[in-house]
Amino acid sequence: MIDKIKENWEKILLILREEYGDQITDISYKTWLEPLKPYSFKGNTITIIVPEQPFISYVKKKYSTFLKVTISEFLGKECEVDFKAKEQVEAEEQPAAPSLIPKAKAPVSPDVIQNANLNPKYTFDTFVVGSNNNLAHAAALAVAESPGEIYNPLFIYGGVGLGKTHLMHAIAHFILKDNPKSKILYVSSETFTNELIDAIRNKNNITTTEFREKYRNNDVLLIDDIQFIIGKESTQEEFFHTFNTLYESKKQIIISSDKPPKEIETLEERLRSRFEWGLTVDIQSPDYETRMAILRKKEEMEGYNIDNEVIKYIATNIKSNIRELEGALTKIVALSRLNKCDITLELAEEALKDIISPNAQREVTPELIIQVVSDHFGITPADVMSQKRTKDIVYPRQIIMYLCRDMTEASLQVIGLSLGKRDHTTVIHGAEKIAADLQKDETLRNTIDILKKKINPQ
Ligand SMILES: Nc1ncnc2c1ncn2[C@@H]1O[C@H](COP(=O)(O)OP(=O)(O)OP(=O)(O)O)[C@@H](O)[C@H]1O
Repeated sequence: MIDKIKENWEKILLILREEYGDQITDISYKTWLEPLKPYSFKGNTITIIVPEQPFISYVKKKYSTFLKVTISEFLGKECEVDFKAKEQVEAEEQPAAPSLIPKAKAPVSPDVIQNANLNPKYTFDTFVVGSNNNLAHAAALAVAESPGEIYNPLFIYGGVGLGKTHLMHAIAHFILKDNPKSKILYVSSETFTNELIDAIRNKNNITTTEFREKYRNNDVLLIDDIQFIIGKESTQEEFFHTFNTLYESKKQIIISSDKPPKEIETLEERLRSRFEWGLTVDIQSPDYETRMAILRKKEEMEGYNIDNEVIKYIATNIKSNIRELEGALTKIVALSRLNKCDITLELAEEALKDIISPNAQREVTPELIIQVVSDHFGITPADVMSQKRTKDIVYPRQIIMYLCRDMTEASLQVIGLSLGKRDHTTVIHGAEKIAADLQKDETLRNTIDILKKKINPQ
């Protein structure tokens, strides 16, 4: 009997899809159903293999009835379904790796996206799934499909610039698409801290009651880079209560960090245990294929047209950090525009020589600072290098000037050049302005502190 099921498995899934298509989106089908494989048939129970252990309960909850009915009808006799993880059965048959490429859906209004603090570009559609992040991606999708129901909190951890923020935003976009009225708030732990500082001092007329309402009155709260509140006692305390309020009313909490909860040494025990109530997933550094795919995706999104040799060169040489990978591409394109020349392998070698020389792997460069600060403020390096003079661009630009002077040996001329051919007096002015503000502005001090840790995690 199992052979018959195996032979006809695709057909069975297609029948299921046809029958329940109105309840199963394309992305759900690809993520949860396509990777399933029949394993055995004993008594009247068919056992189905789920590739990843943590998702058995989810697949069971959402799809066991559909599978049971479809298979029973197909076989012409009543049967039960059961699920096992791939590693559990150690089957001779290797199920195919899950294919998790989501499909685009209809857009949500830009206002809604802005109110939730989301980067419009960070969706599931633009997230490349590879062996380094497929578990985190699947977990993110499960939470997006059933917020507050199954994995709460979802804790995503991984090294710098590997896509944690992107994945968090993707969850939020997905939920908003399903239900534009959902109350969703994404903040960095820095913003949480800064707003708490302001509320305690009653700055900008925000009271602590308003602060609490803002954070506790959400269906989904996403807090990025939680490691930055560690050691800040009043912030931890406040976050603990926010967490409890949301959790008790079954609201979804999503947290990211550079380490798993058990390795965050100074994390209070009561917070640590709460973080571990849900599901913890990690993102690793991308392998070569994933790096290539990310560069191709970026090229497609930005409308660049770059020779395969150049893409391969970047993917071969920049390995650990996706932000650096993107930064390298941006730098090459900027250099070719500045010099009005084609993008060739020689140009790429020249542009990246500082970044990829064996000793310079961890060196802090103006390009790295530009990339980190731009990401942090939700703008692009091109904005920073442009002539735009709006406050939302000028301020990060000045912060970059300050950090370049503080953290690199680069000359004023080089800093100016990296910032879109700016004069050295502009750089001095920008850096001094931030240095002066730092004397009186505690929230700016917190921001600079965090940016420095992001730029140079050691
Ligand atoms: N799998 C991916 N597919 C496409 N782009 C990605 C992927 N992972 C990361 N990126 C891109 O890399 C950049 C850095 O990612 P992101 O900001 O999400 O990293 P992070 O892990 O949150 O970093 P940090 O630790 O500094 O907060 C972003 O521009 C993001 O879009």
